[in-house]
Amino acid sequence: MTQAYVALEGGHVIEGRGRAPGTARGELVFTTAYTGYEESLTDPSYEEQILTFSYPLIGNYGVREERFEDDRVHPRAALAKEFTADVAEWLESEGVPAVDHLDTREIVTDIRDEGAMKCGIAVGEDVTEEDALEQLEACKGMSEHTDIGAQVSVDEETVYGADNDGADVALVDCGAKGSIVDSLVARDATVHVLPYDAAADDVAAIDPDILFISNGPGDPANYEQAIGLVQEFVEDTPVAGICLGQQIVAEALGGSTEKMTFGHRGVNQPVLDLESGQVVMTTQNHGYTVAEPGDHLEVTQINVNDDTPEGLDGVVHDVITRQYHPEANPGPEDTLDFFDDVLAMADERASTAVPADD
Ligand SMILES: NC(=O)CC[C@H](N)C(=O)O
Repeated sequence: MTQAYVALEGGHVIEGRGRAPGTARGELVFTTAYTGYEESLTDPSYEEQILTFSYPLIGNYGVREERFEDDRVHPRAALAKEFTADVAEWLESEGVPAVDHLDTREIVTDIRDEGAMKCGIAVGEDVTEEDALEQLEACKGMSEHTDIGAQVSVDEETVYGADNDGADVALVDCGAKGSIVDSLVARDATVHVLPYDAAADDVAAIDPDILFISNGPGDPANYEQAIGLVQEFVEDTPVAGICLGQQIVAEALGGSTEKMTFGHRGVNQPVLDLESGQVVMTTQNHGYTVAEPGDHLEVTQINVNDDTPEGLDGVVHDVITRQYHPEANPGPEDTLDFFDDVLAMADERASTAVPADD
């Protein structure tokens, strides 16, 4: 019989039903999304985390590759009240342990009370509680994964939309979701996807209209190269960022970031635009937040639940960022116009550029 143990920080071990074998460790987080398990399980921002679905039945509309955000599953393990056979088989084929028949309400309550916590998992014919506790013992905190970008980024520049006539975007890939590239290409941009540790010369060689910092896993303070790129290019090149990208831009321009207790993960996080007074529903997946924007950025949008910054604008420079995921996938598409606003920065710059003397 397949045993399945989930060891929580502090040493409490929960037993469940094994759906995909293996051992794993990672930071235990939860998403409240009721759809979008294909997108969430392939979102690189979940690297080194164990994802608990609070929605009770995961898999009831199958598993379709066209919904994937990347070419592999990123959470180290997945937990649910019930996984369908489709999802269990997919996770097994990816070597990602899965456990269900868990009281996920209790797990979510624990995470809300104690904060995102370390976790060890053991699933298999002969595994014991000790195996899960051993994984827990070896588990690192998210900030201790100091080179996590290397696990999720491209190895070399990759170009999408090469035949497009619009803006040239240098997208620094700290674990970019495919939908970010798709949203830009659909708006006629040529997207140059660069490694997370790209050098200033690599960006300069593209002479981009926009420097765009992607989403990605872990602590923004660990992305020193991307922070340096923003500092180097912001004077002359408009800068945009999504999620980790917002945090990196804040770190670069004199602001600060901090770890949240349990973060925001779901598809119905309410965000207030401070200028228009409008509230939109957004998709989110983050455990860190901007603490102080600093003097070069102003907060334009906030989370209605806890007032954390959801949108930043440059005070002097052309900068716009979002903490949530305007590209949706999963979740509501109400904020896709962020990509129009980003590309408008490139148009504006082109129209105000001083023509070179012939
Ligand atoms: N989706 C993301 O980009 C996540 C950002 C960052 N790793 C966090 O957890 O806050």
